[in-house]
Amino acid sequence: MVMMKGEQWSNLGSKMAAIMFVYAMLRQYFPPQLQDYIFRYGKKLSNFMYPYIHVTFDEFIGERMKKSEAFSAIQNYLSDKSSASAKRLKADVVKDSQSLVLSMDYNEEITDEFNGVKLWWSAKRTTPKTQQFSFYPGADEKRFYTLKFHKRDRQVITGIYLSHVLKQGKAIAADNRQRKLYSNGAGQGWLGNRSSTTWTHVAFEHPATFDTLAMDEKKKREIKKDLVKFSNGKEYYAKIGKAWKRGYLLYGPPGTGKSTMVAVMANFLNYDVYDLELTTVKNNVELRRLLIETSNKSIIVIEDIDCSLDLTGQREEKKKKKKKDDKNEEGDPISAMSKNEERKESEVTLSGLLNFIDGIWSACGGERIIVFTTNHVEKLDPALIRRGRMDKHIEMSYCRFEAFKVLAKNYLDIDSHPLFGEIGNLLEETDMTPADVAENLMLKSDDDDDDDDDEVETCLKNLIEALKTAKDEASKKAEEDARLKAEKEQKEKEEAEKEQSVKEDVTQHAISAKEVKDNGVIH
Ligand SMILES: Nc1ncnc2c1ncn2[C@@H]1O[C@H](COP(=O)(O)OP(=O)(O)OP(=O)(O)O)[C@@H](O)[C@H]1O
Ligand SMILES: [Mg+2]
Repeated sequence: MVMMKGEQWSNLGSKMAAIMFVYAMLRQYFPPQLQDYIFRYGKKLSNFMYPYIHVTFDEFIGERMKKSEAFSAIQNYLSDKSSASAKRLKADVVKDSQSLVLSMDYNEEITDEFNGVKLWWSAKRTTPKTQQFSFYPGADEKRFYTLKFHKRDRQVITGIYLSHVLKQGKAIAADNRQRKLYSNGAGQGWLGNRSSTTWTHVAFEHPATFDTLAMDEKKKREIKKDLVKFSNGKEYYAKIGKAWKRGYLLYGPPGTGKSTMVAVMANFLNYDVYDLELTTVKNNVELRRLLIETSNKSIIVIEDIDCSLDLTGQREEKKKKKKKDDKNEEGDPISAMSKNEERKESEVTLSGLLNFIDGIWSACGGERIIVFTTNHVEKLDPALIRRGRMDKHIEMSYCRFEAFKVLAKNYLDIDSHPLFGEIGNLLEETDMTPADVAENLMLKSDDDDDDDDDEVETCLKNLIEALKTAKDEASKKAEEDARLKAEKEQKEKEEAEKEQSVKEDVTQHAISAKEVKDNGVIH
């Protein structure tokens, strides 16, 4: 925030400077009392002619690193005011892709009134006069708001008005907030080599909620409670001296709702989602930069953590192998190209990730949830999932009757049905994912209501069929597994026996040989 007299003042200033210059030339001819008099009244005159103070609010603070919070708050505050009074408006922020949020256009001025005090806001931008070549288009553009008020109102403005604007602006932002889904894409640098990755975003509009999530009610309640406790826990985390963040590990077979759960959490807490694709992150430094750039009130999710990170220390072996290959392929242009491809492989390490999760950087920002999802919890390095890093482990499991009831309510709008009993029994005996159950509950047509009951029944019957098939397949598979297991055991047994007999033979042979040697007898 910079306090200054305005542009008009600078015009006036140049005139005053000319007057002062003439005055300085002539002052030697004036007596000292008259000099004082002229000076005092000159100042009064200028104040009288231009009694306003201007305050500017720049968009960025600190070397363009961080967007000024005040700027954003003012933008929101003014967009609310200006849609009523300004004549030229700019429609830029779109909420839920439904409504336009209007804000005043550049060089437009609007008047605001606060406790009987009148003041004026205007939006401005400066573009550099000289045409310079820049790597970042628009990087040199400077945007700012200017507030103009009478100097007699200084106390009111700096005392209460500005904090009122900030508070209102933030409240409007919270109402208008269009949540975002960020993902990190690999930027393409010059000559096709990879430049560093950055976050890009789209509006986050996933409709899943706890009500539509098929899961045990008790488990749902527990997770909700946990999330609420976290989001209200600012003081608590400060008190215990821990960074305000929480880690969740979602594990379970494919199609059990892990990704859906992330959307549900984000909708429940009204947070943004950062979908971090580790394989496109070049190295640990880049990982740290990306993570620092995330805003608070967000969920950072790393899907299929077991696939995206080399957790087993095989990286070293791979590197050695690569070196060997490099030597073999020197001079071959095709292999050189494929080598380039390989170099794109991420160098993010487990320790790099852990370092961010609970290293010294983890306290930057705060109010962040980190979610890992995996299909193979047993493959994960214990260091990654120990408590403190992943505070809560949530198992997403196959669809049982409780979960089915949620799906039936959502998909077919029914709470009960005579076929529920049979379905319940089958679900207890058969492992079917909520994704598969849901697929069977999709109504095929949406015409007349008359046929609805029939269609519901058909859906449920289809589900029963699918469950029976799955059950048969599962039992066949179990039989097959048992048979293979028995066969394997039998084979192993036979091999062991064979080995034993060979061993015995060898021993026998050795004994005979020894006898021959000792006795010098040849039979
Ligand atoms: N528990 C659930 N409640 C409601 N719908 C579900 C549930 N689980 C899965 N589904 C449905 O199945 C689809 C797939 O689910 P989702 O992508 O969340 O599974 P996932 O566990 O992330 O699978 P993967 O391990 O393959 O990533 C979703 O579109 C959703 O509609
Ligand atoms: Mg998933």
